[in-house]
Amino acid sequence: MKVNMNLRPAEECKFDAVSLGEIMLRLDPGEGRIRTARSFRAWEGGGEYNVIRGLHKCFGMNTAVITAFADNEVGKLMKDFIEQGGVDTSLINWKKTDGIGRLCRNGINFTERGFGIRGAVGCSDRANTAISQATPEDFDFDYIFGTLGVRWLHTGGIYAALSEQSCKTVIEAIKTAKKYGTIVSYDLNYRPSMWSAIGGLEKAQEVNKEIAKYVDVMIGNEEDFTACLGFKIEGNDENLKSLNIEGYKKMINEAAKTYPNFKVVATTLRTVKTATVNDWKAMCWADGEIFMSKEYPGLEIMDRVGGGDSFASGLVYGLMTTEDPEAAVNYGAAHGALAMTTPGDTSMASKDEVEGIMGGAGARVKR
Ligand SMILES: O=C(O)C(=O)C[C@H](O)[C@H](O)CO
Repeated sequence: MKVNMNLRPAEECKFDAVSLGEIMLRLDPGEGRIRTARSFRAWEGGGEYNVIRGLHKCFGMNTAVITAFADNEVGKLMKDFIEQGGVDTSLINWKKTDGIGRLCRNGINFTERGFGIRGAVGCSDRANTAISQATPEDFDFDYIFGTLGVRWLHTGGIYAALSEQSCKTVIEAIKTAKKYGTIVSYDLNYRPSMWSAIGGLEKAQEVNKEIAKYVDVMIGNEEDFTACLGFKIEGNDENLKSLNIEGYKKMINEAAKTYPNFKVVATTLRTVKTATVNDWKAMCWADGEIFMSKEYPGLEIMDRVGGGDSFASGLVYGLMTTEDPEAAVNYGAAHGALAMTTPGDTSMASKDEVEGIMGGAGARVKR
């Protein structure tokens, strides 16, 4: 089955895909704990950015990031990381700062991976960041989507939760993107701690319900559609130890009915047996039909952070290149699974590896 994505032709567009969102410096204590670490490994990560980094690094697409950084040494380090991933940095808005972060800062998160019975733990330090202060006027969206041309915009609920201004910026970016025929995907990515200071669950639903009206491809995880859009899922146990697939199918159909603008709706389905062993699969709705991905029961995980983003990345690649929702959900699930076998927020997988996993390749040594 094919879904007509109505993509702008590549020849008309400078970029295949751009993301809008915050990118933070991640400090990772490796196998240890944040609370006792003496050294950290540095990565860059951001729910929205991770998607387009994968689209370039793994899938070879031409991508750029829309974000803002405080113009200091940490901002320059972030730029260097992004460039190592091959993502274009020319659309970054550099904001003046005062040397101590009172005017604006770059976001940092300390995130440990968890192991077995010990879950992953994150502790972020991201108030007053340059991107949380950015307003729609800080970006020339008509230039980006009109003059330069972009085939796909990916943004999400982490960015929308940063501030009142970021909610407005998301809506402005999406509306302008749509004006020029850019396809918009949005990952709900609910983070309760981020909404708590700006109105909690109620505000999260108000903002996400407004944004949803403009989205073509809506993405979430087991909990996001309920938390962000208020859809109930029947038959799940309270701790999401087992997921009722029929309940998800019903919910996805209802979401598609409520928002007739959705071309595709996709959700990852993860049950956490331990921090290191998860059952992993995904589901995708298009044109009234539902497609389940291949299942990855008992998937062994090194670092779960960014698994959902790499799912989104594979899904977008599949939709852009095949317009086949079944292939797309399988690209997503395989890329997400592989991303969780390596440290850091973004994937280190190659397209051949993703396609190998989709086709059932095993993990025998290759040399
Ligand atoms: O936690 C966040 O807000 C981030 O954006 C950092 C990570 O890269 C993200 O959580 C992965 O989805």
